Amino acid sequence: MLASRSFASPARQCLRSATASRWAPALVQASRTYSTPATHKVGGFKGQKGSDGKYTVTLIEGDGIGPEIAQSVKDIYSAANVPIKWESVDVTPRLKDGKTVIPDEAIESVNRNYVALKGPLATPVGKGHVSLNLTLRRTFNLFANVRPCKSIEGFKTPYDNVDTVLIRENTEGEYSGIEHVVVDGVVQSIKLITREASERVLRFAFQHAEAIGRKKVRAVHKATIMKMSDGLFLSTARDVAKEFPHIEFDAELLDNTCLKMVTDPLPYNDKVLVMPNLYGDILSDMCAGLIGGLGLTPSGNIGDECSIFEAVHGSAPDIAGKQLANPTALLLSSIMMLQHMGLNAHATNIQNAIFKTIAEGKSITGDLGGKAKTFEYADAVIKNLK
Ligand SMILES: NC(=O)C1=CN([C@@H]2O[C@H](COP(=O)(O)OP(=O)(O)OC[C@H]3O[C@@H](n4cnc5c(N)ncnc54)[C@H](O)[C@@H]3O)[C@@H](O)[C@H]2O)C=CC1
Ligand SMILES: O=C(O)CCC(=O)C(=O)O
Ligand SMILES: [Mg+2]
Repeated sequence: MLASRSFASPARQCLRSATASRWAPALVQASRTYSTPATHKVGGFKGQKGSDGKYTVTLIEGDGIGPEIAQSVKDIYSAANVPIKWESVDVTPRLKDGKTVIPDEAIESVNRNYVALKGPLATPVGKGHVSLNLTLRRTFNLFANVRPCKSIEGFKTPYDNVDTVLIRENTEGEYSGIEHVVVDGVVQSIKLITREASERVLRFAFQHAEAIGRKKVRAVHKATIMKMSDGLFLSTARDVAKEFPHIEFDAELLDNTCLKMVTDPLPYNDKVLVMPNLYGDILSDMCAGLIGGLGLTPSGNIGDECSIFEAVHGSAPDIAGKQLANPTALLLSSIMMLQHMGLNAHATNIQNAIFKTIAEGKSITGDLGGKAKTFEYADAVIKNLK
């Protein structure tokens, strides 16, 4: 039984074939204290201000803690007078022509606005609908997942000055979702690696290194074991590296990377790491652990046309509905989004208020050792806005 690809991909504008990929390098970092490097203009941010002087941004509040942390973002943005209008959409999957699909309205909204902020979406374990997170990435061809992890000043962790940047291939690999039963008791899951998808994410990683001023790119792989799939990713990396002679390229086995990162993450501060999908998923949670946890780590899913910004964490069902969640990760993801949209002054204002609030330590959430409720933390951030 083929359990894969149960989602149609009705995206129009944003759905591009790999060959049509035309990511342009870019550009620039706003002044910032946190490395939120998805400021690339991927094909250029195409959103336009409306007649009211505001951009419309699609908002997917998500499941579990999603609505609580999204409310914090909305409150802070409103207090900071960010010229953004939120367009909330529901991505609860629907049945269409016998297939489970994301509602057209949600897809049209992202297509129209070119940018979305997304809360976490829960995926049932072992059965039920496929991951909507992965589906959104595939639907809009968001081929690079940028996951930076930087120590937050004033919040002590075992390592100071962590500053890792991880780029995860976002559309295929172990998460291609192609699984089937061979015979009863035997299932097969396909790790799909293509040169095209590898090439575009690898090129993105090198261009990203240029954009944030890093001179080293490292591919993380297991081509010792998965000789063909990771082998293709690695040989493609070596080919792409030739286009960037001023950037040093090397490669490292995933297990070794894990060991070294938890032993001493600082040697990774001058590199951009790039890797297939699953490794990026796991390593990014591990990096989050180095700086204080999932409540702090942002990400951006970057495509040629549209981009969707979201936290690294999931729906946190264990704390949902209790105002215990830390909204910082979603807030920092929204900062990446503002930089992507060129709203740098607003990004800096909110970011500074976040870091000031955490450094003060009076109104921080439980994951950081504090007692503040989600909304109390958001209120403290608002007080620290300029
Ligand atoms: N991109 C996305 O939307 C993602 C969705 N998920 C989904 O989320 C669901 C739950 O997955 P879990 O394995 O429990 O991972 P999780 O990331 O939701 O939670 C792991 C741990 O981190 C804590 N945590 C996460 N975010 C936090 C925050 N903002 N503030 C304070 N603590 C936070 C949780 O309380 C929990 O103890 C699953 O259905 C999974 O599929 C998981 C990861 C990413
Ligand atoms: O889609 C999911 O359920 C999990 C995705 C995930 O863990 C991630 O994107 O980091
Ligand atoms: Mg994950």
